[in-house]
Amino acid sequence: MRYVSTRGQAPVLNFEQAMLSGLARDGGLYLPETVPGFDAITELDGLPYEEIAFRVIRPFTGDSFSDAELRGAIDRAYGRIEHAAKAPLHQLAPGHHLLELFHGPTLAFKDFAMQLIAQLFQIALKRSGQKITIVGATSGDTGSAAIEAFKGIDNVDVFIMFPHGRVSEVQRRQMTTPDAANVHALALDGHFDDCQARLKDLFNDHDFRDGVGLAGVNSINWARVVAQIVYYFTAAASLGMRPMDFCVPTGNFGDIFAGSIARAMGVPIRRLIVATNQNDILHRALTTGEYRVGEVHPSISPSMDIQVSSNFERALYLAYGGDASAVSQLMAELKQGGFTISQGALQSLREQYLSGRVSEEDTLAMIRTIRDETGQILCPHSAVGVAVARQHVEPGIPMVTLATAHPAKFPDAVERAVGARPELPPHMAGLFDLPERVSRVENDVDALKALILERRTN
Ligand SMILES: Cc1ncc(COP(=O)(O)O)c(C=O)c1O
Ligand SMILES: N[C@@H](CCOP(=O)(O)O)C(=O)O
Repeated sequence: MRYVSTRGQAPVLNFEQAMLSGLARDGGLYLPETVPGFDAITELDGLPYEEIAFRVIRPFTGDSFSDAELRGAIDRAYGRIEHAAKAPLHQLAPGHHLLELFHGPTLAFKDFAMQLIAQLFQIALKRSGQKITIVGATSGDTGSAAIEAFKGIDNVDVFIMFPHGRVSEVQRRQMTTPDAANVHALALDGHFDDCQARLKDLFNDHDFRDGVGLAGVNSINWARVVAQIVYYFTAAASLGMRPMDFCVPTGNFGDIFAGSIARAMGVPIRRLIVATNQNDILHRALTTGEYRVGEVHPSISPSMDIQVSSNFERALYLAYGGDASAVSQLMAELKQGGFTISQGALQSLREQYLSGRVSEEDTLAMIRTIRDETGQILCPHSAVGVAVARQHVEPGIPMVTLATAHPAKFPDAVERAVGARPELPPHMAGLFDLPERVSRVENDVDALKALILERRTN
C-alpha cells in the first residue's frame, strides 16, 4: 500500500513512513493510492472489536507491521477502553442509534485512534532507535488523548497547543495535570485554527522539522483516520450490514472522512451527514460551494469551534478526481480567505455528504429532549449530531449518530441544559485536586520553535 500527498509534490511513502511523517513535505495530507475493498463484510457481526479492527486496518499497513505486531498493538490499545463492546451501539429512538465512542481513558472518540497509534509509534521507534517530537493542535480532545497515550514513552516529547481560554476546564486539566516530563501543554493566544496553522508552519519549515524529528498525531496523520474507520464497520455489523445513514458531529472532518473510507471499502452507508455547530463553514461550503473562512465563535461544543477544517482537503482531492494541482491552487486561495468549489467537485461532494447546522439554543434543547425521552445525558457535540440526525431520519433506514464525547467533559454546558453537572468517572475523580503545568505561548511560530527547542527532553 502506497500513500500519496493531496498536493502531489511529496515523496510517495509506505504506511509507517506516512504515519511518522504526519503532514506531507509539500504541505498536503497523505492518502492511500487506492482504497482496499473488504472481503467477507457480512461475516463480522459477533466478532470482538479487536478482531474487526485487525481485519479493517491490516490492508492499510502493508508490510510496515507484522500480523503479530498489529494484533499486539490493537489488544494493548483497546484494553484501555472500559466498555466490553468498546464502541457500544444502542437505540435512542426507533430507527435512531447512538454509537458511544467515549468509554476510553480521556472520554472522547480520539482515544480509539490515539491509543492505537501510540502503540504503533512505539514499535516503529524501537526498531529504528529514532527520537521524535510530537506537536499537536487541539480544541480540547485530541490533546488530552495524545497526552494520555504518549505520556512517559521513551524517545518521544509531546507538545500540545490548545487555544487559551477556549477549552472546557476538564479538557484543560486533562492536558495540564499529567506530570510526565515528556509532555508539555501550551496555551496559545488564539483559537484552534491558529494552533493548527502554527502546527502546519512547523511542519513546513523543513530544517526545524528534520532537526527535532517532528511528528504529528492530529488527523493530519493518516494512521489516525485508519483507526477511526473501524467503528463504522462495527456499528454496521451490529445492524446487519444493511443500508444505513451516519450523522457525525464535525469540525476538522477527520471522523466523517473515515466514514467515507469505510463506505468506499464496502460498508453500506447511504448518507454521511456532517453536523456542525454555529462554526458552520462546512455546512455553508456544501450548501453554496463557497468555502470562506469566517470568525471562530466560541460555542458550548468547543471541540468543533473550527473554521479551517484540515481533512476537507482530503475530500476535495477525491472530489477533484485526484487532481493535486487543483487542490494546491485551492489551498493557496484558502490562505487569502477562501475559495469556490468547482461545479463538478461540488456535485461529487454532495453525492458523498449531506450537512446541517445547529444553534446553541437548539443544542441545549436537544440535551434536554434526549434526557426527557431516554434519561441519557449527551455531551453538546453529540447533541449537535443528534439534532441534525433527527432532521434526516427516514423510515426503515437505520440512522447512527456518533456520540463523540462524554458529557462529564462539558459540565457547564450540560448544567445549562438540564440543571445538573454530570459526574466524572472514578478514574478521573482527582482531576480538580492536581496541580496544573502549562506554558502560555504567543500565536507566533518563532516563539513556538524557541519554546520547543528549550523544553525538549530527547
Ligand atoms: C467531541 C468532539 N466531537 C466532534 C469533533 C469533530 O471531529 P472531527 O474533527 O474529526 O470532525 C471533535 C474534534 O475533533 C470532538 O472533540
Ligand atoms: N476537535 C479536535 C480538533 C483536532 O482534530 P484532529 O482530529 O485533527 O486531531 C480536538 O479536540 O482537538
